[in-house]
Amino acid sequence: MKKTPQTLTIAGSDSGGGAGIQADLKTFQELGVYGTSVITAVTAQNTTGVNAIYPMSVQAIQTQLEAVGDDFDISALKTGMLFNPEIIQETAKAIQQYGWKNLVVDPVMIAKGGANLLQPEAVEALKTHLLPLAFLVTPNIPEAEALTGISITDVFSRRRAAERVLSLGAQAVVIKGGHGTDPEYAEDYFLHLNGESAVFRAARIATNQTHGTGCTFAAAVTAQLAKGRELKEAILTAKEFIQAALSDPLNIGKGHGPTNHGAYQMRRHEKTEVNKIEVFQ
Ligand SMILES: Nc1ncnc2c1ncn2[C@@H]1O[C@H](COP(=O)(O)OP(=O)(O)O)[C@@H](O)[C@H]1O
Ligand SMILES: Cc1ncc(COP(=O)(O)O)c(N)n1
Repeated sequence: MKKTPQTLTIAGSDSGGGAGIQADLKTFQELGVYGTSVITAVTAQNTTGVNAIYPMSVQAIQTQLEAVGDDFDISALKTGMLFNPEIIQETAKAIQQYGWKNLVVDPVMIAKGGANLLQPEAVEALKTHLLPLAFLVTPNIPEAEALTGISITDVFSRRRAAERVLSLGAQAVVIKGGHGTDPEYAEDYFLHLNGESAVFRAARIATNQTHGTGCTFAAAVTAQLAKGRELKEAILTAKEFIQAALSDPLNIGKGHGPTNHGAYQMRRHEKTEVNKIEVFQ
C-alpha cells in the first residue's frame, strides 16, 4: 500500500495563524503531505506583533520529538523558531538519533514587528549544532548577515555570504530576497556545495500581507522534498507557492496580514496563471 509522505515541523506556535507551526501545517496540507509538529515555544502573536513568548521546557520538546520519532516515517523536516541554545541542542540530538534526512533549517531570528524569536546568544548554537545537519538553510538577508558577519549589499557579497553558510557545514543555502531593496523583483539566491547556483526571480508584489512568508516558503520546500522532488525543483515550487500566496491577499488583521496558503492550489484548479518565476542558472 502506498504511504502518504510524512513531514515534521519543529517550530513556534503563532496564535495569529499566519506564521510558525500553523503556516507550516497549512502548507504541508496544501501540498499533499502529512504534517506532524513539535512546538518549541508558544507565542501570543497577531498581525500587529508579538505580545509574549513562552518557550517550552527541554523535556516538553524531547518528549514531543520522541512521540513523533517513535511512530512516524519522517521523509523531510523543517525547523523554524528555536528560541534558545538548549532547544537547538535537543533538536539536533533528536535529528541525529532518528537519522532524519532532508532537513530544511529556516534560521528564524526576528519577527517582522521586531521581536526576538531567537536569543542572540543562540546564533552560535545554530551554527555549531544545526547547520552541519542541514540539507538546505533558508536565511533571509538579515539572517544570512547574522550567520556570516557579511553585509549583503550586492550580488557579490550575497555569493560570499552563501559560501560562508556552506562553510558552516550546510549542504545548500537559499538566501531569500524578501528584504532586498530591488523595487521590481524578489530574488532568491541558491548555492549548493557541489558548486551549482541559481537565482529564482519573481515580480515583487507591493503588499504588507507578508506575515509568515519565510515559514511558508521553507515548509513548501520540505513538502516537496518529502515527495521525492529534486532540491532545485522543490525550491521552484516553493517560490511559485509563496508568489501565489502573496498575490491573492486575504486582508486579515490590522497589521502585516498573513499570506494566502490556499491560493496556489486554487490557481492550479482554476488554471489561473501565477506570476512567472524566472530561473537563472
Ligand atoms: N513583496 C514580495 N513579493 C514577492 N515575493 C516576496 C515578497 N516578500 C517576500 N517574498 C518572497 O517570500 C519568500 C520569503 O522571503 P523573506 O520575506 O525574505 O523571508 P522571511 O519571511 O524569512 O523574512 C522568498 O521567496 C521571497 O523572495
Ligand atoms: C512562531 C513564529 N515563527 C516564525 C515567525 C517568523 O515569521 P516570518 O515567516 O514572517 O519571518 C513568526 N513571526 N512567529
